[in-house]
Amino acid sequence: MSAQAAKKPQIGVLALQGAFIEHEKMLQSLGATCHELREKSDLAAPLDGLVLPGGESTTQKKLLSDLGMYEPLREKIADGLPVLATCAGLILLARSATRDKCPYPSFGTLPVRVRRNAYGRQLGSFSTKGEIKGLGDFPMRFIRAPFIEEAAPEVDVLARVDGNIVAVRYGQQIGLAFHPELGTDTRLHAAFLSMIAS
Ligand SMILES: NC(=O)CC[C@H](N)C(=O)O
Repeated sequence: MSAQAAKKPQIGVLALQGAFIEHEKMLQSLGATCHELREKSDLAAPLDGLVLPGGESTTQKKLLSDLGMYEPLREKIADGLPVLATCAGLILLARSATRDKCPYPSFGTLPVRVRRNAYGRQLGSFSTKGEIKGLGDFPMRFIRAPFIEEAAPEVDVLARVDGNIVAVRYGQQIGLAFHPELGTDTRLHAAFLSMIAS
């Protein structure tokens, strides 16, 4: 193996349900190696970062609990494993959520309160452009998305759309209400990889 290959960031992508392949393609195009996390034994791989994809948070939380992956993953995130979470993934990270009756636990490592299905269930999908702190204008695709109703003061708000918080960073955790992996703009994934490298 060349020295360059040895240095590739190793990213675990939660692959229980949802839009995980799109994240993998984008991260691979930026030079990362992706490991699909489908069962508890997959968590043994040494990881430099973690992606929590969009999809259906209730299903994802149930599967995480049923497969015994919830607690080991929560520990890794709490111990500082860098995370990029989109949409349902943001709901999984959030400390609390409104409009969410799911009985299974979230990781709760990101001190924000999200509102699930904040734009309505059926007509809540749209595309727009918003300004992301440090990156400028960015295309944003929302699919039955949450937004962040309230963030703790120590959370860095990276973007708002119509006054609502849609992107944050807290320590090594990046939470996005929209889906950069479904577009062609790779800057957020690149920023995630540079956060890991620094
Ligand atoms: N695109 C998405 O990830 C949608 C999230 C979904 N509405 C949920 O609550 O889990």
